[in-house]
Amino acid sequence: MNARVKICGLTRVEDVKAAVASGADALGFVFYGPSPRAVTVEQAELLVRHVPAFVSVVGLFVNPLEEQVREVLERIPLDLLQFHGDETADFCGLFGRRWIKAVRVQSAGQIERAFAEYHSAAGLLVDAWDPQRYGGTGHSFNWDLIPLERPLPLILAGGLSSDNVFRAVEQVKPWAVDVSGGVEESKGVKDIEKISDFIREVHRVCKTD
Ligand SMILES: O=C(O)c1ccccc1N[C@@H]1O[C@H](COP(=O)(O)O)[C@@H](O)[C@H]1O
Repeated sequence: MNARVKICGLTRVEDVKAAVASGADALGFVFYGPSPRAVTVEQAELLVRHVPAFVSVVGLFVNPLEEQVREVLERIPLDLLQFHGDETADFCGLFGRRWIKAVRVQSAGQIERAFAEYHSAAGLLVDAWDPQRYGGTGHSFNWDLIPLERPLPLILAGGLSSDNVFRAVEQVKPWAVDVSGGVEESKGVKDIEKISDFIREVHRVCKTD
């Protein structure tokens, strides 16, 4: 088994460097104003300069206007778009860029429907449901709801940390895991030790399989 790791919500150069040095496969930058982890295009431009080849740069959006995504793409070399709101598959596919869609899970049927609706995605991300927030809640959900049959790569998110990611990967066997709050010392400020502990746990569980 091999599970890739995305570290999301980076706002500081030192955190980008730490995530890369610890072996992250992908780094996420939040282009969603209300998030405490939001970055401006100017900040993101500076941050992505420290991302080397073969580490993916992911842009996270929540119900953006088409123009907003295009403006970001003009200036930031995003490898992947991550849509975390109520975007349709047609909207997600407008940009000629590979994309993943997040689903905030309330039932198993909802995940199955999302696999069908977003079949042209590069992956489906499953996250905890929250009535008020679109993601980054730090909450996990019932992993038993995740179907074993997966027409798309499944990315597990929601309340992951070095304390539970071994169990999560062992049980769910996702294509990748995505974490934000579980590797922070405060919102938007990553904890270098937590990042390396998290990635070490993912690599450890992958070796045991
Ligand atoms: O990180 C945010 O602030 C955020 C805001 C709006 C939508 C998604 C957001 N982050 C993503 O949410 C999941 C779970 O995060 P956490 O590990 O529970 O903090 C993850 O995919 C983040 O990329």
